[in-house]
Amino acid sequence: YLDSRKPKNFPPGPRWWPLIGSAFEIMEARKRTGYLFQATAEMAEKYGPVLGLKFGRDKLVVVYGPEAVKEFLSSEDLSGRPHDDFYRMRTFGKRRGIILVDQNFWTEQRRFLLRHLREFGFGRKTMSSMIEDEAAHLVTYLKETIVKNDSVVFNVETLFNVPILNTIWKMMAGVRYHPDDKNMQELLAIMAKLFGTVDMTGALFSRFPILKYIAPEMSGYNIMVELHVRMYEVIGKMLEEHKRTHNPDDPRDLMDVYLTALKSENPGRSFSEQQLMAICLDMFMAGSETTSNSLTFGVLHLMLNQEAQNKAREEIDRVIGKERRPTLDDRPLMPYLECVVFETLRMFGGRVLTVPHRALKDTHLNGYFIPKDVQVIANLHGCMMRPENGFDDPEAFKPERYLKNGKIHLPETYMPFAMGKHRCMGETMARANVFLFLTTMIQNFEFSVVPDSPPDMKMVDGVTPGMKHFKARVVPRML
Ligand code: HEM
Repeated sequence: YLDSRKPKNFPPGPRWWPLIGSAFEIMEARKRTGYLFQATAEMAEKYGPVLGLKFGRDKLVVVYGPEAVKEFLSSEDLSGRPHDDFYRMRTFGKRRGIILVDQNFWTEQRRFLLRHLREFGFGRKTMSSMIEDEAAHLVTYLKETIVKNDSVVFNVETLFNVPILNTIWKMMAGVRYHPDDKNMQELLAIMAKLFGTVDMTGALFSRFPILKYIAPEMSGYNIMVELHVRMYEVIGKMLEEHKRTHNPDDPRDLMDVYLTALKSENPGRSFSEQQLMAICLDMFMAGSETTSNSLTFGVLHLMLNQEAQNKAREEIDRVIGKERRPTLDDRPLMPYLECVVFETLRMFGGRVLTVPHRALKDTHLNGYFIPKDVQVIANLHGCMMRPENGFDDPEAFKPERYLKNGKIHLPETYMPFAMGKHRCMGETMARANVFLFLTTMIQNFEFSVVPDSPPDMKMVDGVTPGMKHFKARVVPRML
């Protein structure tokens, strides 16, 4: 089978069968190993760091291991975004198909967003204080629930969903929801269902478009449409309210800043209300599950590793004390907590595939030929979960692995937010969220295993890895 592709030297991989391509082998390896990241890591061992796959009509290249991943993520030729149905819908929502993904559009919007996300706050409210407020609300909620239910046992896998979502909504549109809010819980449930039905390489319905018509439920199409319709309803209402109360001299959030840009003399070709709504949806999709799942991994490992939890608590008590709220200004004084955050992000990031990129023209990667429009994706497992890349005993949660003589050193291959032109835009916010939530939780509670209900270490495989149900004893240090 390789011979037929040899003249152009497409990356090697399992056999392509008519119609289904290599989908069967991938499904089989995924079922056996439990996860897509593991299945593609295994295939990379067999075929090499650049893996050529085919799903239905689409070719897909998966890149594994630091050298190939760095070459890929630094390549200008491979910096496009896919324009199949799945990603077009994700980026442009309801009016899918009308606007095509245009590189210049994305570059302009990305520049604007990065500037404002890095500025880290709108008007008088800093991003740190928004997150501190949310973490404090969670403490109150947990303590009240303990008293109400007379129990310290909590399901942790969903604990951070609404609080994290609130930090993103606050930054975008100035709103927040109660953890028990029905509408938000419903939206999150739809998103969790969608993220469990599709994965980073796309959706079944985009690989086999006929499934949209003959199996819309099973292929994830219905749930994808439902999520978009519901989200655009919510975001649309927020936008109307912002337009009504907009004051350019007193920006409250990203929507206000964007509306000001839109009203300016020369806003740029890519600025529109529709684009603003698409950005809000993108932030919601990119920022919520990633951050809350990372936090869940953090709590799980701190619960299993009491020594690390105690060390973190000692540092908190020494630097912040028991009463004052942790802030981002404490971070430089807390190297151990910083390392807990790095390790938490590795536990999550070492199990994800990046968002797919698209070849903007015929090009080469690691000596292989990549035709124009083929999708390329990196599996970050090889960069952060391999002993030969500076992570000995990679499955163990060891914050001290980054500490040398009291100073933090990150291996070159540490990249939970990827790198290059598409490096995560929410990195500053994600790191702030993980730091402030973990610090506030450890300052206020002791987390331990529920004796007759130890955590099932298996994860849910989907767009991002998440923990299955797991409970923890969450004992307040002071009620
Ligand atoms: C722990 C949390 C997070 C992790 C581990 C993470 C990781 C990543 C990774 C690996 C990528 C892919 C880069 C690529 O394809 O080359 C990405 C992209 C992105 N992330 Fe994050 N992310 C997190 C949180 C967030 C948050 C909170 C936001 C927004 C508020 C966000 C917004 C984005 C956006 C918009 C992109 C697409 C960037 C582009 O295409 O230019 N992320 N993220």
